[in-house]
Amino acid sequence: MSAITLTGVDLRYPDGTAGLSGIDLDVRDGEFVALVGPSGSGKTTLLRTVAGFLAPTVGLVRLGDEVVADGTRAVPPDKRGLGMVFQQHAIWPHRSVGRNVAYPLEVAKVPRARRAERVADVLDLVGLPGLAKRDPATLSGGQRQRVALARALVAQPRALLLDEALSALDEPLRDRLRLELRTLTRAQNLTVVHVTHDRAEALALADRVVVLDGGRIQQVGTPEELVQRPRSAFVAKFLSDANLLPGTVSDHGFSSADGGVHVGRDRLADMSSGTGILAVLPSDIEVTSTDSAGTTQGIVMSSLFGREASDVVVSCRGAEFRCAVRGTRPVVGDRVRLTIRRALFYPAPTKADVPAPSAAALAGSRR
Ligand SMILES: Nc1ncnc2c1ncn2[C@@H]1O[C@H](COP(=O)(O)OP(=O)(O)OP(=O)(O)O)[C@@H](O)[C@H]1O
Repeated sequence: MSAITLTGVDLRYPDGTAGLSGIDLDVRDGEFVALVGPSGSGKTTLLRTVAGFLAPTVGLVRLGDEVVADGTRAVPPDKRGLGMVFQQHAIWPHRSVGRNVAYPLEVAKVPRARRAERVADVLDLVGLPGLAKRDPATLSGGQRQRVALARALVAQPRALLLDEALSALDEPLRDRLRLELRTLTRAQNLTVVHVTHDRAEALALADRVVVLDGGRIQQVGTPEELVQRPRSAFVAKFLSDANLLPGTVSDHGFSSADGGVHVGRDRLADMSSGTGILAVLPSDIEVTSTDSAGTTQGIVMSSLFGREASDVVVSCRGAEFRCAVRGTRPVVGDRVRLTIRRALFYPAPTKADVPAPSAAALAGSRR
């Protein structure tokens, strides 16, 4: 049985804004699921609907086999048995670390001795052993976030909900906490729903990633599936910075709408044809130098160093291509040749297709 199930969930805010539309999602027991999407796509709304701070207008929310919201009634957040951690660690300054962490157990009327034992255990778990008596004001930001995590875990929640829980931390602390969080949740077999702006973080941590746009799920899949087989041009752009070109695929291959770019049929990942959008991942473009002015195909407009690959933008036949270049990094102004090794083609949606993502999201999701 799934730990968290949303079935046909719509949520409309009182002012009429559609927060969520047609959400169907199963989060399996022990699974780590990340929610990503552009600003305003519904990530927080979805998390708060699971938590119980928001109630769906229509649809069902289940935790295990218990229906906690059905469009007419909703179980309040404190009766759902969930742990939550937010970006801004809500640690009470007048309580010691131990009493902060113990709060959910006090509410549940757990006897004092058992509380102390459990608090000590969970502080160990989050890497703060022996700090129960400390004043939270004497802790670093990372330590305070660990306290928030300890408080979320202390009552052995049936799932952990994280809302940008690591986003306020600086690197490299965030990196370390990210790793520890994954190790800890795996060891405890915890079910986790994690909202993040950070695509790399979502892909690195999650068993499955949910991509949202306009309050709708655009794709759910493992990181590998989403990167290698994005279901739409929007997902390819949002997760992998794909270059998008409108155009047509015929027996000869793809031709861009302005006629400037042609990609042979053998380079297209599937056999769809017609008009639509070509998506080319930066890692699927080969950039080679050319010294003869006559053979120049593009000019390097920007070139940023990257650990794995440099992030290079090339202006070519009226379009700009973002390319991931391994090896020698070209410099701005270099003349280069581009070779598209592989591209994905998405035929234009017909009326029968699911609603397409907003044009604004398609244009503006690069970050
Ligand atoms: N209280 C509210 N009243 C009306 N509309 C709201 C309210 N809260 C959020 N919305 C709207 O609901 C939609 C989804 O918002 P939500 O905060 O869930 O997005 P998000 O993906 O978490 O965004 P961000 O990444 O910016 O935090 C947006 O259109 C937003 O403007």
